Amino acid sequence: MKIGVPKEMKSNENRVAMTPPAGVMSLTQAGHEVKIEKGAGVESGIADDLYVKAGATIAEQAEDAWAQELVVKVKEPQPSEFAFFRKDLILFTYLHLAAAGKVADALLEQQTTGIAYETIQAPNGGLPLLTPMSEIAGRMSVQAGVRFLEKTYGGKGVLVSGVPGVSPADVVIIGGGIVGTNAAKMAIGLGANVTLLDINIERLRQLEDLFPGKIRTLASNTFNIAQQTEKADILIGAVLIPGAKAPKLVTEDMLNQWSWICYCRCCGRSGRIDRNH
Ligand SMILES: NC(=O)C1=CN([C@@H]2O[C@H](COP(=O)(O)OP(=O)(O)OC[C@H]3O[C@@H](n4cnc5c(N)ncnc54)[C@H](O)[C@@H]3O)[C@@H](O)[C@H]2O)C=CC1
Ligand SMILES: CC(=O)C(=O)O
Repeated sequence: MKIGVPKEMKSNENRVAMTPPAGVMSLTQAGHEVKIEKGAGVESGIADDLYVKAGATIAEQAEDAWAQELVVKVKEPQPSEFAFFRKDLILFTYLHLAAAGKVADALLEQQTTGIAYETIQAPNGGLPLLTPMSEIAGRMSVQAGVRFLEKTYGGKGVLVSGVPGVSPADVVIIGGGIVGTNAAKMAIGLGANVTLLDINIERLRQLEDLFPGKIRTLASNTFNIAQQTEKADILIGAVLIPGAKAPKLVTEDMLNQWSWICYCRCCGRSGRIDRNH
């Protein structure tokens, strides 16, 4: 098969869809041809010559990468890329179509086959291509929140762990799946007061067993969300409703003026919050 990897066009997207050893080498050894757009890996620290050594050829223009039978990307195509859609193209990437209606319309119009990473299901119902990114997003959300609580970054100057005689920060997580669990792991490790809300009571039971005595769990409903967001220093939205847009759970008037909020801007699906920070 002829496989193309274009450079990502979405703002602040520094990833590339394929690495030289794990991607290009395995595919070329299996008889496929891989064409990488010039400079596609640079923001991830991968120079073109590493791709060439692994067996890829370099496409000078985006259109050469897009002209292949299968195009492998990271994020959903941007409007400037819709012109590359065509009937005999297979596009494999995160699509998040529930939050990206224009992409869905453009794919339908050109009858392009789109396979969304986030919808691929393992026999046990898991989402193997979303899980690693959820692990990263959950862990990074706390790291970013901690940074933005510092005065230098406009925060109120809270040390997340507290010190003897001073309380730790309150970290509130809405959604206890992969993102929420990884955020909880980080926040607990830093010594924060962690509260996690989910609509799935069985999941809350599992989390209490996983982090005994280190986490408070609450049923996710408007009352509890309002009460917890009001006191949160860091608020993390980590909700997923498979195949649908996440519901808007936190409204502007629920927030205190100092909360640092982690909201998934790339796909807009982490349990929507009125304000983006
Ligand atoms: N920014 C990024 O790069 C990434 C963002 N995400 C986003 O993060 C979100 C969470 O992803 P995962 O943890 O992998 O999903 P998951 O399916 O593992 O967990 C979602 C959790 O949300 C819970 N939930 C559903 N409705 C709820 C409600 N009303 N209140 C509280 N909890 C509710 C579910 O019971 C489930 O436990 C998704 O929206 C996903 O698209 C995921 C990966 C990377
Ligand atoms: C999951 C996703 O959309 C991302 O990693 O960007």
